[in-house]
Amino acid sequence: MSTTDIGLVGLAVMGQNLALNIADHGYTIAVYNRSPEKTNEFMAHCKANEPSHERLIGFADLSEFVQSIKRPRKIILLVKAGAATDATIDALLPHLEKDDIIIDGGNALWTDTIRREKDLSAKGFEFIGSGVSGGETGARFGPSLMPGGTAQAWASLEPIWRDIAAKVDPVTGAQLSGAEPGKPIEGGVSCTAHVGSDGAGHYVKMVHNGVEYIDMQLICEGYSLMKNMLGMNAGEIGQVFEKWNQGKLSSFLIEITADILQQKDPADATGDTWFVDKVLDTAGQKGTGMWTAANALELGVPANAIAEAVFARSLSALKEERVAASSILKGPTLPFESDREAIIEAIGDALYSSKICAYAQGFQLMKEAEKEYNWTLDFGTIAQIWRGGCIIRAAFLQKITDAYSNNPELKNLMLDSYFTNALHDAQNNWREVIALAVRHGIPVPAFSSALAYFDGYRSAVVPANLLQAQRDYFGAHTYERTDEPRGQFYHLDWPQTPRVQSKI
Ligand SMILES: NC(=O)C1=CN([C@@H]2O[C@H](COP(=O)(O)OP(=O)(O)OC[C@H]3O[C@@H](n4cnc5c(N)ncnc54)[C@H](OP(=O)(O)O)[C@@H]3O)[C@@H](O)[C@H]2O)C=CC1
Ligand SMILES: O=C(CO)[C@H](O)[C@H](O)COP(=O)(O)O
Repeated sequence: MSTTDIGLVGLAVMGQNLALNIADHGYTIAVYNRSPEKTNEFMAHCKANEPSHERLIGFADLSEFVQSIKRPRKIILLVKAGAATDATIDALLPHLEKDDIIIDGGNALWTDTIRREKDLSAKGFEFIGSGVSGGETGARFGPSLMPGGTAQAWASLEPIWRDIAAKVDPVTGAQLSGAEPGKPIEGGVSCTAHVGSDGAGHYVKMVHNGVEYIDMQLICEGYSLMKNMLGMNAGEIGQVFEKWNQGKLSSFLIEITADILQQKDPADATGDTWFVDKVLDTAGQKGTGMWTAANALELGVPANAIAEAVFARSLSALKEERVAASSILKGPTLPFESDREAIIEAIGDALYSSKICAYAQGFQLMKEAEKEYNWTLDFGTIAQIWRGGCIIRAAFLQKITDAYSNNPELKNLMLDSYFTNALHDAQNNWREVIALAVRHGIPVPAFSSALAYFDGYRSAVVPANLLQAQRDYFGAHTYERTDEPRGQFYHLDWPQTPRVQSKI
């Protein structure tokens, strides 16, 4: 007899925690993992520690797992993205029946999701690609959930997704906290909504991660300036982040940064060493940031700051090369002679302004993707579901929600009056910080590329007139004229004397 409300495959960190979250909300959930020993370990852990353990049922046999779920079945996948997801779907298929729904909560490439949805719907199944963000704690007590798929499949999943998602205060947008095992949050607004058809949910999660990359990189550049230019130690820098977390920069990433920086190294019994100073400076990446930057290039969207954050991780990975180069390539050695407190404040402004540009780029990208992939995205709603649960959650997201609710057709976030004023107020400090960093030879690629985006976007005239003339010179690529209507192209016969212009 089918007794469980939903099933979940993949019992690594995300799957275990999401399963517990679902059980805490009163649903009975069947769980399965490719390697059965992980299921056994998880079930034993739950039995000993989790108030909702009776609602979790572990299976070692895939067919029995599927048969236990009420129809139409809802089966969540939280396995490695890519081939592992395809392998899991292939293994499940012989056991499924018409109208069953597979929900992929992994960080899938959205084009894979489009393909999977097409294949599965041709076989009579539903497929939802749902972004899940919030890491381990988010999955356990309330993630931000970004589902795609058909409206019909969403209607079936919606009650569970709304229950388990993070909750925010309806007025302030602040995340409601205080959930404990067996005691989920009651009330508030759920951080989930149907994002759009087929791959839209995974696309929005990908852009979330692209923004996460740049948010993290900007924080790292602020840290680097305080460490390398102002000579502050990690604990002192942590206190600055703690203070920033009380103001306009308040966010989950700033909060955890303050905590990380004030952590002493547990491997040093003397207690004299800061933990962060012992962490090797090479960043990993699993692909979502790179996909965001690559898709921005494909769609012609100037998301340069997001791309810069990906390149910064790539540069960090060249540890041995950087160490070797550091003894050959010399930069300036200047003492820091400005007012330290004023510069700390300026770094905060540089961080905030760059963040506005980064989010503007993420939303521009989604705007272009909406046209390219035939989705209808509601940007206010996307900002809303990012207010709680996810890694980029921040007070700032409420301002983005407000901006799109004031003007759903907003061309660029920087043009909303709140953000325009914020950029105007902070730009002198932002420029000063970058100038100082350049003079001191401290790399701030994300601060700088965000400023280049701001300066480029607000320029009525850029030097592409010369570039287009160069293209016409070497490749007869033609040009438009400032004194003729748009869409009328000309070519100058460069090799000839005299050079004659022709209308194309
Ligand atoms: N970790 C995080 O903070 C976040 C992760 N995600 C995404 O959620 C998903 C799960 O992430 P996470 O919990 O970190 O786990 P991992 O990405 O490390 O995936 C581990 C799971 O994938 C299964 N798996 C691996 N290869 C295969 C295969 N070939 N066939 C079947 N199953 C396979 C493993 O099974 P076995 O035990 O048998 O090896 C295990 O259940 C990923 O797509 C990830 O990108 C999304 C948001 C946040
Ligand atoms: O999706 C996530 C958070 O939102 C995952 O933690 C993801 O792994 C982060 O990306 P990367 O590993 O490339 O830093």
